[in-house]
Amino acid sequence: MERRQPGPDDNPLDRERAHLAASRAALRAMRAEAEALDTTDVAASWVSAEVIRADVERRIKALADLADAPLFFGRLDYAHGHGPGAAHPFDEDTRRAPHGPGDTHEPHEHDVRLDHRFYIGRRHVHDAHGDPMVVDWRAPVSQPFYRASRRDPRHVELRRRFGCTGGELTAYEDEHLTDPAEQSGPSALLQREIERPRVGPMRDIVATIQPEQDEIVRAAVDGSVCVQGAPGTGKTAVGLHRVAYLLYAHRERLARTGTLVIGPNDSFLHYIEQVLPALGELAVEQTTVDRLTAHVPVRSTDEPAAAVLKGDARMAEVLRRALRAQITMPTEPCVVVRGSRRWRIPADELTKMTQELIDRGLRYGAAREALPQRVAHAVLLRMERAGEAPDDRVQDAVARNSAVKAAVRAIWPPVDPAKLVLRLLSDADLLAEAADGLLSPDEQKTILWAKPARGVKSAPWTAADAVLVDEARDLVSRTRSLGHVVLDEAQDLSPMQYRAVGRRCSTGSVTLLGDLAQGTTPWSTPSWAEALRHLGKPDAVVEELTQGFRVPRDVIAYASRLLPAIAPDLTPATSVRESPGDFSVARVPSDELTAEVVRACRAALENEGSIGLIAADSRVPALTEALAAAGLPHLAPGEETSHQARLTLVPASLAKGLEYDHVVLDEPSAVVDGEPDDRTGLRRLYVALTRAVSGLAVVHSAPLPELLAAGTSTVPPPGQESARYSSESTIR
Ligand SMILES: Nc1ncnc2c1ncn2[C@@H]1O[C@H](COP(=O)(O)OP(=O)(O)OP(=O)(O)O)[C@@H](O)[C@H]1O
Repeated sequence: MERRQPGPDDNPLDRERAHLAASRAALRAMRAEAEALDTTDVAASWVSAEVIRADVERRIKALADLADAPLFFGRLDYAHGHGPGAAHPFDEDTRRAPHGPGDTHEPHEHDVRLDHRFYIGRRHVHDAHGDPMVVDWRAPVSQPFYRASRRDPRHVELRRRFGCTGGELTAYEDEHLTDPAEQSGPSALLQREIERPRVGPMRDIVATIQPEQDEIVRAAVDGSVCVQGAPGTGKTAVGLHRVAYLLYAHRERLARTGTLVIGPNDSFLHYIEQVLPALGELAVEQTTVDRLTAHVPVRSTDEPAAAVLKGDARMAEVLRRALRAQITMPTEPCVVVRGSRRWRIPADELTKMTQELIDRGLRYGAAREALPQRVAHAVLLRMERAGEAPDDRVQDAVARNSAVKAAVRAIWPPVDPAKLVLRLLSDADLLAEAADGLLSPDEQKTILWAKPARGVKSAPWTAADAVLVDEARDLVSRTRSLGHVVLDEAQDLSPMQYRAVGRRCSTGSVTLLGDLAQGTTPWSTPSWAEALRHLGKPDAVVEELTQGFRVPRDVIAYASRLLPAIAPDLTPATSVRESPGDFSVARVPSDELTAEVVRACRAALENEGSIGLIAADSRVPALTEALAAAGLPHLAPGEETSHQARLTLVPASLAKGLEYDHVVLDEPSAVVDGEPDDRTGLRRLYVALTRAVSGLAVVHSAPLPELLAAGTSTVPPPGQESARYSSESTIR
């Protein structure tokens, strides 16, 4: 690989800068053109004018130049005669639409050209003639930028990666993929990107997506994918880039059906929220499972045993039976009076109709709507037999007749899903009937509320109850399915939560991202096969990512010591980072713990980048006070770090998915003890240990968990007194 830094005579870089300047001018022109569009006369109605206007506004926003990133980050030169459009072994898609996907109307898909050089960037830019200056990274023609290799060059002669500072090009790196004389080696630009000190929200990785990540990003829209990956292997990044890719490749379809990103909590969503807009995708909804199922006011929490049971898939059947129990087979006939005539439908005929609807397995609400029409049809048949000639309008009128309505109400009463769940959790007899043979009497007792609730507004709803209400709602009327759902930190969901997500992509597809070793809920999934079954996607492909981009080598090796206890079947992550990272473990007397932690934070602040002080939730108040007393202002997780405010105090329960340049970890044993059992505690600790990008300082007074303490050395860190450290500390 040839590496170049800019020099005074660096003509190639100057030429690239000139192309960048020309591309910027072209982008400005595209934006000006969009801004000048007069939409007043093009739409037939006021509503469609609004839609077009909103579309144009979105386009104008998406065409904004990013101040801190150049318009392109790579270049591909194809061998002569092998540009897209030439007859050569590109895949079908590439030949059809070299710059764009099949079903978008972006301006970049129109022409099949024999170009040999493509600049790859975050968005498409074309000149005044419509010729591409920069090709979108998601276009088929860009794919070899991520996938071509010496073994499979895909007709790429030259792959050039650009380094930048702010929005300017400052370096480039060339790979002549077909030159046997050239040595291949790791990319310095990739290393620089990975090792860059972190501050602020999560950034996109579009310039450095790795081949195994790209395969997931560009997997077909119809297939569901599940990604198991150790901490920092890029699962979140891959999931977000996959949404951006799918929106590009199937824009019309997904605009109609919708996409959704689901994360574990608001701090996490806040951390990732700018990635998709930076990729030009401004309209993707991001939410949590709790918000998705917030049909009742959640004001209480379950004991773990109750939450596990309420999240168990058996509850779906309990609910189905409880709902089914609302249907009462008729004992009375239905008599419809029209004019001077009376039409009588006997009870056994009504029973047959009801049974037929039950057997068809329709949603409760849909069947309830169908029943009046069935009754009306039976009345119509009788009218015809009596010589009348009723039409559809008569059938509709009969269906609305008060006697029919009353019969339907008695047989198939309307059901409020929240009230149904409320009754189930309040009424031991109702629950016993619905749970017979499914939940043991003890299990039933565990989930029943201590006191029957009086109303939906005042009931002591928990998050798990809200998921039951969501299931009940779906039994009554089908939940709308989206085109694609990305579910991050998926290991933490209960079977009932998987079902809630699954029904939101029942006719679409899902990307499931997670790490079994980071499962910290009492109901976290034991296997992806099981999770996928509950989601309704048993055939999804399970991929594994093992290359770690976040955690330094020594830190991930230290954290991986916990794997035998928390997920023995998983492969430890490797670290692709060259720097081993700063890593220290220090034991201090218990009365000095808090002061030492504050000191470690102050020391960490000497470095560039964000600092995360991670501590057991129970330690947060004491640390808040200590930081304030020490004059160290700090943020809460989810608040954006900046060069001015870099220290965040993170309760261990909220650390998942986040990362900080330097992490100070307070008292690991308190993190473990904060959880109901040891395995969950060690998993929580594993999450906390794997948040660091450049350095981790563990400060403890209580003994470390055995697996961490084993095989440690006694060397103190530079500048520290060895007397402070016990023989079980590991210090580098
Ligand atoms: N190909 C890549 N190039 C550069 N940086 C990358 C790449 N892949 C991932 N990263 C970076 O590595 C870090 C970890 O990525 P990410 O948060 O997506 O990992 P994760 O697998 O979701 O981790 P966790 O399991 O801890 O939530 C992020 O800073 C991300 O930007």
